[in-house]
Amino acid sequence: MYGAIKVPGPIHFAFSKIFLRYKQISGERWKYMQHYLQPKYGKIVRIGPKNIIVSDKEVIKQMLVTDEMPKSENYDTLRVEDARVSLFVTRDVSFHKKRRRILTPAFSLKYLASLEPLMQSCLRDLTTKLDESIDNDKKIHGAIVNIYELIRNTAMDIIGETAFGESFSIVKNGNHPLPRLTFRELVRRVLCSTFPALKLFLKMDPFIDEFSIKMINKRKNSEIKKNDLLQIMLDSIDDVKGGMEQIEICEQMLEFIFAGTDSGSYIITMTIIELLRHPESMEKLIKELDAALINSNGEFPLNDEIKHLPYLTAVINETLRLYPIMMDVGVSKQLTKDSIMCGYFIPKGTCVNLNIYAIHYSKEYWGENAEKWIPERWLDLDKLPKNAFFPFSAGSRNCIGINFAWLEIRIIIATLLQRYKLEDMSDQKLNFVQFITPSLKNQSEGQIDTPSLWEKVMSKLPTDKFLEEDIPIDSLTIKELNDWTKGIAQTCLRGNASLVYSVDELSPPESAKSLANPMRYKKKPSQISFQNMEEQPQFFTTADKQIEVEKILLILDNIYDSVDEVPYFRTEEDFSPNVPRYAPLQTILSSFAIRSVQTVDNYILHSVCSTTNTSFHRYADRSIFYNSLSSGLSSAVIIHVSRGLKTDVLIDIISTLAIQLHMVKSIASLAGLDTADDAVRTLIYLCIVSDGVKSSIAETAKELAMIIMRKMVVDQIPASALRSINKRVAMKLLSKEVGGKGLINFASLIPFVGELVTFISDSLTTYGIGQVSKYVFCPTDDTSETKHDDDSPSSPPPHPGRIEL
Ligand code: HEM
Repeated sequence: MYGAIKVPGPIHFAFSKIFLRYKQISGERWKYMQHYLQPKYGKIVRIGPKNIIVSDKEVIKQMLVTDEMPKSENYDTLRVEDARVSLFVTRDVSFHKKRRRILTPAFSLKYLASLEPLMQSCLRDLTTKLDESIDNDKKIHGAIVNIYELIRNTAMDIIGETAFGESFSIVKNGNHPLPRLTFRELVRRVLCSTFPALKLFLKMDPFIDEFSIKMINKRKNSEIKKNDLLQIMLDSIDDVKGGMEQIEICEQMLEFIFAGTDSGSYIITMTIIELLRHPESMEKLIKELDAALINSNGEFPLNDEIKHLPYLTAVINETLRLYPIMMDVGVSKQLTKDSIMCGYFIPKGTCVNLNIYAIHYSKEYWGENAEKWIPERWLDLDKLPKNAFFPFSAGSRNCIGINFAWLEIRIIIATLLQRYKLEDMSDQKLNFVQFITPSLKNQSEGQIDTPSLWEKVMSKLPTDKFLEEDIPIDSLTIKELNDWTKGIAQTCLRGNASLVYSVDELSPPESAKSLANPMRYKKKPSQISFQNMEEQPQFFTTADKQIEVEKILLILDNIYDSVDEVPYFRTEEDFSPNVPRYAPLQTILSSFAIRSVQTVDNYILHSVCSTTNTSFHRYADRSIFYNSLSSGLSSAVIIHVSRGLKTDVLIDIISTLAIQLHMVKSIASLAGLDTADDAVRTLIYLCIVSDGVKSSIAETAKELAMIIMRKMVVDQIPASALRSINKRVAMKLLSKEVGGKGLINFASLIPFVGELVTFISDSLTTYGIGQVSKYVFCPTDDTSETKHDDDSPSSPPPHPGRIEL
């Protein structure tokens, strides 16, 4: 223990940093820090064995400006890997100086003035989007928009356009993975910095680097030479005195995207929200803007026209004061000499966090109304407290983007207020999270996701209606059923690749909302086995509704057809870490724990399929393993995001089926079978409903598989026979899936436990189905010989028995 620090604070904090660290995984540690620790212990608090946090403005000024203390070792934990160094995280003073010298020209006032037309092109996308929304929504005389998301996307487009030479067109196209992936990357970095072992499991989405590399290569191959940030970084590569490397440029690009997007959009949004909460300030600002822009004939306000407006500046400063982006533990410095702070001896080497949030809110410095948003306090600069305002930090490690940020904030706010009358949505509970940078989150959802969740609050999507409405299943048209099922299946399979699920994509069509209810409350028919299915009734009755087997079959067929749109795992390349769509697969497979389990399982599984074809074994095993894990994961996630929808169980069933069908189709095609063939479809259905390798259904399936594989009598299997088997499958599926979910229904009422049960249950089921499939489609070595002789034009695709090893 670092006994020399006698600073007050929770006793256990003196033993380990982990107590405070783990609180940051929710993104809400700032509340604990600012509403509990700081008020309780005062201006100086011990937060770790050799960590303190200080809220004294003179100490903060001393550390930032007078002594220019280096950044603390805490920044090392944010570094993804050694080569990925960046301006923000580096602690090396001379390295930082070199980098800052390279990058500073791109943030000079003169250079920034040349960027205005580029920013305006992004503003045009924003205003076009808003105009379109207003035109489309005539009923409410305006439009309900998620202003935060729009501003965030605009800020990201602006960074793309100004720093890297091309807009990402996120606002224009309305859909781009970057906002979601960058947010997730920030969350991942915070998790890994808290629990470093997680670095083994949680990897950065390869899309992010690939995206940067694409831009870099495009620029390298382009004949047009720009003078933007990207060009400055690329030009430095040839600098013999320590220019940037490609990996460093990628990291720096990402950092500019994080910093340039999140901080600016947070401040712009909060300024607008505060203006809406203070109509008199809004009116005053609009008057000031109107007067300044009365003779303006440009499409958008220019920085030169508005940069000296005192009230606009006051409004922005006041927001920067009450919403400092370092709201959590502030800027962190490492003490290079023994010091006295707030009357305590602090030894050299201590990490001193500077609580910028606390000094911005201090009544001692700002007066009794410190917590209130009052722009007027900025109109008389002489009355302002000295050294109590550090929104951009200060000294050599201050924000490099300060001028850029001011330019962007001014012109976006002025544009919005000049063009639109904004109104607040009632009943919105704002909440903030900090994962390195700050963002807004929807409080009522109680979960962390991309900021788009906020949209639900803003736009009042009819999620709550699902809870009340109970539309009869009969009102569902075949098309609606098809579209919805397809939507769920693909969302889930795509989600598996990116680990992202949008509850909106899972929502049923208007008239289909009660589809789940009859299934959910239906009693499990007593033990149906394949042999005695004939005796079972054709309909399962619920309170007053019936579900036709035909309809279930239709769902099954629909999922079967729609999973084709997501590629199968068939080759080494599909499992390569370089394929971005399988990032989670990479994460899962790279885990040591999983690898060791997998080795044992492979050993056992080999007994299920005795072929010597190692390709088949390898890819089938990987497919089974990945799909088992991801079906558990996806169900747990879906239960999590859709809890509260009456449709959650149905969505869970459909998504699990999608993964299982995808897996079995993948294994069938590994065995060389044509999955578009009706007989193969039936065979795959049989695998889905088998109770295990030893079950009679699996045996039947195996026999059918042998017939099909040997191309014996496929053409003679009448379509009606296949259809009849399919129907039985549908009935079995009803009993198996819906009945099997009883436990989950109950458990899903308990947060976390529900997800765990769902995870385990679905993983095991999928695992079992995988084993059956491997057994059923196991290529026999003699099959390959049989086919070797068969050169007829109608031969099936090459059998894996013949695949070169
Ligand atoms: C309202 C907007 C912004 C605010 C309030 C803000 C605030 C800050 C603060 C407080 C720091 C110091 C963090 C620390 O030492 O831990 C910082 C650093 C930094 N900011 Fe900003 N920032 C804003 C916008 C931007 C923009 C638009 C960019 C780039 C386009 C940017 C790029 C950076 C970089 C690269 C650093 C690290 C600088 C260094 O260590 O030399 N920021 N910012």
